[in-house]
Amino acid sequence: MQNLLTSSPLLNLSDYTSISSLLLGTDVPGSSTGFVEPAFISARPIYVLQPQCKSGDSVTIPITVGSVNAQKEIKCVQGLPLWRNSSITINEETFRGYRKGKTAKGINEIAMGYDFQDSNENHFNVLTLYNSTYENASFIPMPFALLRIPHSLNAVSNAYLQLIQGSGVKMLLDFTKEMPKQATRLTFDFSAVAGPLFFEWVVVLLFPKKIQVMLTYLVYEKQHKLRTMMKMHGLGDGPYWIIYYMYFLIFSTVYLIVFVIFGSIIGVNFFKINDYSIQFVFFFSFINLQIVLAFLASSFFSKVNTAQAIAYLYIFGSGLMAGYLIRNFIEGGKFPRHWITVLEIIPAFSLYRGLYELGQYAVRSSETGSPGMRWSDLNDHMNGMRDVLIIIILEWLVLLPVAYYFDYASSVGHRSSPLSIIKHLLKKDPTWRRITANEIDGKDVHIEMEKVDIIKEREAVDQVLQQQQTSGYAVVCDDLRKVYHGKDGNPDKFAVQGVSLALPYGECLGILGPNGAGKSSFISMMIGFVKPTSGNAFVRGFSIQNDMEKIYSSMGVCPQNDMLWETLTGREHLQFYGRLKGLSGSSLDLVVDESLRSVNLLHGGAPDKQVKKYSGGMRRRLSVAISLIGDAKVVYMDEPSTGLDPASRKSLWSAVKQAKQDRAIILTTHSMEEAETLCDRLCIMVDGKLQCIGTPKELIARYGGYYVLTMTTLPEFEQEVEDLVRRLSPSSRKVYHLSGTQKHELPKQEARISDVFMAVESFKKRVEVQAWGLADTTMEDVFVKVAKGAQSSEELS
Ligand SMILES: Nc1ncnc2c1ncn2[C@@H]1O[C@H](COP(=O)(O)OP(=O)(O)OP(=O)(O)O)[C@@H](O)[C@H]1O
Repeated sequence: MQNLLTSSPLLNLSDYTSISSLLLGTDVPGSSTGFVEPAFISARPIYVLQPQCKSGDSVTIPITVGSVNAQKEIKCVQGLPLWRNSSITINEETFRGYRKGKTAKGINEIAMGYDFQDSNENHFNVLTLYNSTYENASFIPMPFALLRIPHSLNAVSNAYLQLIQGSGVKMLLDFTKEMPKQATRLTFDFSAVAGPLFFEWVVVLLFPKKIQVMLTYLVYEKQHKLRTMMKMHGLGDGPYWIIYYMYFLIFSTVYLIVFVIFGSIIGVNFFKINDYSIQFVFFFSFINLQIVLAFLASSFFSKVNTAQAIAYLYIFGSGLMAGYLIRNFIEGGKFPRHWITVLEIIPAFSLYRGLYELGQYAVRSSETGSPGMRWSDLNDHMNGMRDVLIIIILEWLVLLPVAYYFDYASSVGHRSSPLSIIKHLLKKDPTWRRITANEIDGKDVHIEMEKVDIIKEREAVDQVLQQQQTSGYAVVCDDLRKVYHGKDGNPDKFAVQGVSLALPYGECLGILGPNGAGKSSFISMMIGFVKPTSGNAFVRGFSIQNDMEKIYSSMGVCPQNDMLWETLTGREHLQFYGRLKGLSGSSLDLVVDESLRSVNLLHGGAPDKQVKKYSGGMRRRLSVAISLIGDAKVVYMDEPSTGLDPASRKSLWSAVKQAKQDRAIILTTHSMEEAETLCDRLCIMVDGKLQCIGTPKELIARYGGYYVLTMTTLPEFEQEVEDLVRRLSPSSRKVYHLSGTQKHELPKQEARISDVFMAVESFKKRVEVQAWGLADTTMEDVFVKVAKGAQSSEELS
């Protein structure tokens, strides 16, 4: 068969005595020839085509049906159907090679096939299947490699004729051929085919720093408070803008140049014909406008997903609208020119118009050979490019300061929504003025009798303020308050109610308090996360109301929720924040290694792992290290040891102890052990108010002037235990009681330790005591007492 095909320039079927459906292909399993296989393709009578097959002869033919390969002996009966098969098998056979999962080698690609359908002596009906994508042409003899339908039809017609008339018969018409055609150069004018809309989407969607990617970067950093974190460590708004602007601009410009160069190399008229300098100015100014728009839009979004969804909607929607309106306006010619100019104020429209103009020159050039757009063409009043360039550049100049202002105003330290800024500008609303406690929303704030230590602290603050000595202290808080206004009918939440305290350098102040006491709200105000509702605080003499920028340069923060870049390593984080603090070169490397060591992150590959692979505890330790890096004079730590195992906590504590030598630290914690270990002074906050302040010893002495006696007996002896305690200390107080176990507070002035021991020993002779203990007051007892006391007095009021 192979020889036959090879020897003939056409498919000459003269040696065949019967015809059938025939498939030509390669690698046909079971086929001895390697590329020819009779197949059984139709439910209709079909004929097997075999060389030298005379009526009555037996021939063995390979059969492949689905995945089953077999051989079948059949008798040649000229003109009669030899095999029937269903049309499903035709498909099975024809497309078998292309099934999913087949390797390229395993593809049984069929080059062509004939289904003679209901052909007989009187009726010639052939369906020709021809594989135009046939890849293994080299295996097929030349004529078939180039086989086209006319050749193929000619071949089968000859075969049919010979079948009917005998092998001696030959068609006079040797073969048919495609109509000869004058050679033409295949030109592919991209701009004509795809139109400006395609380019519009290429520019806004494929540019590496496309608008929605820029927006995503900016909003992501906002959403995850990374921008705030950078700012809190000294990266000002100006440098942030410059860094990001240049980053976006450089990437996009390089891409733009490569885009135009490649477009020209592959011969796209759009790029090749038009003046490169016009293209550059057009694309470059649009990139700048796009960057400014991304900054502007980022001020209005706080969630990446929303920003992305809106950006895509804008890109596709405005692109389609621009395509529809601008094309209709220009080509319809019914609308005045200035209408189009007005529309072009929308950036997507100006981009479309510019691309449209460039595209028009490209199309004209490929049709008439005229040159592309030149600067002189911009004088032509029909050419909209000049208007577009003016609009884009003007818009960029106007929106640049607007975007900067909105971004600046909505960033941390100045936070207010762009809408409230507009309201503020319109109304000249004195939002930043100081208001008194009783003025908050016109509500009367309950001012209760305060504890002596709190009053003393306030007096100290007043004195510092009067003498204008705030710069001599690390932190001075003056009646700081935060009210979260209730939404949807919910009442307002007075989260922080008049906190006043003065913190000298070198002191670590611990803020204790139950959940919801207002600790995080207090820290959030101090670090510029939220604006105080009233009052003020001074950090190194700078007001948190007005000078947050100055405060940031000497501040370190370990927020309650870690604010880290998932894709950066721990070392990269510290290097970045170290640089913000002015470190560089070998001193930076040294400090980074020291920081990593101090929080137990230097070993086990931790420094160079991406943060997304860190455990919760590792993230926490990294956050603490970030807060301490550089020369931060005031450091805030919001529950720094949350989620740490005991060993990590200990190493963290020693890092903090080490760090507090020359700076002030304010930390919130729920761990009394941590508070006592790290803090020089402690305050307890309940319902937004400070309840007490002092050294741990002072607080224990002040609030814990009692011993705690705990005793467990059988329940029937409970009364006797109570009698014993009463005899020892008449003003004792039972604080706990559960099935035989009781806890009593015995004022120290009434009960001496030796008396208690002796009394219990003689009691044990009469009553079976299962367990007992006498303890001095702990900080935990103080905390419970103060918190409970404050809550019950709040309920009473
Ligand atoms: N953004 C907010 N809007 C409304 N209420 C808030 C907001 N943030 C905090 N609150 C409320 O203010 C009060 C103080 O919350 P805050 O988070 O400051 O307490 P906390 O002492 O830090 O608590 P925890 O120990 O659980 O962290 C709580 O009642 C809380 O529900």
